[in-house]
Amino acid sequence: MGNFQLPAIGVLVGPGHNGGDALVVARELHFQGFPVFVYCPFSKLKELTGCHAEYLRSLNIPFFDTIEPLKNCDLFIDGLFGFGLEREINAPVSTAIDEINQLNKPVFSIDIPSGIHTDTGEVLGTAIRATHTFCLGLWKLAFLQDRALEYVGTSELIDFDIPLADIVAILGDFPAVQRITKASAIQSLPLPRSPIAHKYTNGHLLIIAGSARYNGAAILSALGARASGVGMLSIAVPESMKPMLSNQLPEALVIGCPETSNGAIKDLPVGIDLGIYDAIACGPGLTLEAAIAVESVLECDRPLVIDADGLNILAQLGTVPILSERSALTVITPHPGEFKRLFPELADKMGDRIAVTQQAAQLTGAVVLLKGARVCICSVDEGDSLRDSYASRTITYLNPESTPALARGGSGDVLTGLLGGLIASALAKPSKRIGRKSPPKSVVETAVWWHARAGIMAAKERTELGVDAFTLTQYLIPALREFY
Ligand SMILES: NC(=O)C1=CN([C@@H]2O[C@H](COP(=O)(O)OP(=O)(O)OC[C@H]3O[C@@H](n4cnc5c(N)ncnc54)[C@H](O)[C@@H]3O)[C@@H](O)[C@H]2O)[C@@H](O)CC1
Ligand SMILES: [K+]
Repeated sequence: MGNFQLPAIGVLVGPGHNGGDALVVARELHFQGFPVFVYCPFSKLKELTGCHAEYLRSLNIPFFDTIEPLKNCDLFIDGLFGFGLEREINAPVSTAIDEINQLNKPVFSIDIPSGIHTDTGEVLGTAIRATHTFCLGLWKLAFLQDRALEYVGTSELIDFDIPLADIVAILGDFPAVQRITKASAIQSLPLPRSPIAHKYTNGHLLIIAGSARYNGAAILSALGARASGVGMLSIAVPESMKPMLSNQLPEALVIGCPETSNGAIKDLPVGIDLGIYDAIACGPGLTLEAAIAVESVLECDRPLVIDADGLNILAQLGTVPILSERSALTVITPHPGEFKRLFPELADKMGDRIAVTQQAAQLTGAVVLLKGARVCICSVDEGDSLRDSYASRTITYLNPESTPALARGGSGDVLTGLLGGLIASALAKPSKRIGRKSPPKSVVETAVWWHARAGIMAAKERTELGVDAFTLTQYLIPALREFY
């Protein structure tokens, strides 16, 4: 065989069982012939970890209490802290972590990058910037918190067969926090259609969007709704935008609204009957001048998706009193800036995205969808008589896979339309023998997952720079075709 050298491996060992895991990895790599160097600056180790350490010493694997001798290693295994990290990391360990990060070498973290809080994703003092993290047993919340993502690198779950009965005993048979999966998302698609479907059984959506300043927002939302397959699409825009919308979306009913001198919607047309729509999606590109129209929408009894300037107007009108008054389904889709305006009382707690979204759902009774790298969706589950113990708890859905390609103007408008279309389809009054309908709340997860899949597919084909919002709309159906 050729004369090649195996890479040298630096193993960072903490005082608890995360350190114990690292010692087991170090031992096995040693047996495979890899040169292994252990950094362990702790004098007291948990009992089992101490036993593993003793065994490694007996194998003559070198131990160091400074990082210096490990700096020439080719890669690192990080087993300093796992879910037992309970306070800020201090020197000398914090300094060692910073030095490892500066080496820019591959780092494989065990369970979670050391320094990251398991649930909140907060950096406790400093944290390992892993290139890859192997999460053990069950996903920790930190993997779905935006602020931890730069530390986690690529991540993978290592299943070591925790008995399902034990998981159910602690989390129940329907845990309150769920990762959106392909299977759960596909379940709520309006597919297959009933063979006797007609346009009204597939829902009628009204989009209220656009202004002279942001006229593309209405088109992008409408193209998102188009992909949802919604039976009928109406779009209310400022009167002067009507020809442009009719040109772009020949299938839509375009409603011209009275407009302000700046070309924003001044009010909805006199006599408009909002009661005929299965759902209304309101907000993209409206500007703050559309307050009267947004107010009438918030007062109506139809299921709503409120986004963008719809949210900014809602914040001015009073988020919590207005939303808690509503009895119909309301989905709000803020990005973090809009969220802070809606819930100023939560603005300084935004680091823990999951907790603030849960609180917003409890405050308002709305379905709250906080945008970001890992979209978080929360709603209060009213429960039912069969599952009394679940009544009034908050259910959280997190989207584990997306792409930063979606971080650009207009992609939220596409989501609003797609979501509105899916809700309208789910809520359309079916004639007696029309097939299955999904619970309207569950289509929120479906919309988020679908939107992300389209982004991922577009980024794969066109790079992360090639996913402008219009392009994204063109990938919604192809992305679905991969699964359906
Ligand atoms: N319990 C389980 O189900 C399993 C746990 N495993 C491993 O065990 C890990 C959890 O083990 P532990 O509970 O021992 O916790 P850790 O290994 O994460 O660390 C706990 C130790 O670190 C100390 N510590 C906490 N914060 C510190 C700080 N800021 N500065 C200095 N010392 C600090 C604690 O006093 C304690 O000694 C998991 O992350 C995983 O790697 C796995 O072996 C698989 C099974
Ligand atoms: K770790």
